[in-house]
Amino acid sequence: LAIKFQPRPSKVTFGCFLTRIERLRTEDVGQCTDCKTQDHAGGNEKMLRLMPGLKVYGGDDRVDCITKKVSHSSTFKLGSLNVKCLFTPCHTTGHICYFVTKENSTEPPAVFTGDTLFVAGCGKFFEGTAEQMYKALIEILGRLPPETRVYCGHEYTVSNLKFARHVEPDNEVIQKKLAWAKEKCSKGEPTIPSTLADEFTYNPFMRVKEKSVQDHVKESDPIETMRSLRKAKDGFRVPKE
Ligand SMILES: C[C@@H](O)C(=O)SC[C@H](NC(=O)CC[C@H](N)C(=O)O)C(=O)NCC(=O)O
Repeated sequence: LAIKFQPRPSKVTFGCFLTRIERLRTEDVGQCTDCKTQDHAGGNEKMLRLMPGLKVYGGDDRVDCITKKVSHSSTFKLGSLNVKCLFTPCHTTGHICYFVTKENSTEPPAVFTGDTLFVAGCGKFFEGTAEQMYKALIEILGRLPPETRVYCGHEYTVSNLKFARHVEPDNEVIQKKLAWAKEKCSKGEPTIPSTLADEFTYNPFMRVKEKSVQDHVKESDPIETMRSLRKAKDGFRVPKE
């Protein structure tokens, strides 16, 4: 059971988690922390208190209670799951995405992208550059199998799609995805996971090679487009509708 716990898990989530892992051995459980920020690593100490011996994986010495420092292409197993670490610095300098496949299974792979790739968006460049985010999104995550399920660190889908619509107002896929995401959120349902293939159809940060996106920021180079898009989104006022 590979656990990638989000911020300070709720009592219910934590209770469900503890019930489930009581029947598991410690070698089947791991806390895979994507970045050092407290909204991602803030639950590590409590998990370790409640499950001594738990392995806490991370790519940054600043990750709370880290026990297993990983880097690009590090691999480990959790039960029947194979985990490959992908080093994607930018949002934070030590950010790791976790690519997970299951042995002898027809299930599609999954990638836990933390604050690097969101549905229809990407993380802010707090500790990195446009060059690094381009490498993370296009050259690393973008080259995973298209059917890979994307589990990101926050539910920003509706606001991200409103920015995507601002960038590509004629993109009908964005319009449809936004209507779908609003409906899901109105019912209290998640919009996560997406798939990598789908991200290439509506996520402007995954579409920096597209002329329509480049035209919006008046750039012709994909990395300069990435840089300009991030700056534009940082200042974007999300409309109500
Ligand atoms: C420090 C830690 O809290 C984070 O970095 S969270 C990821 C970050 N989120 C925000 O800045 C909050 C604004 C967000 N858009 C929202 O809707 O609440 C981030 O990288 N966001 C990406 C973005 O495009 O906003």
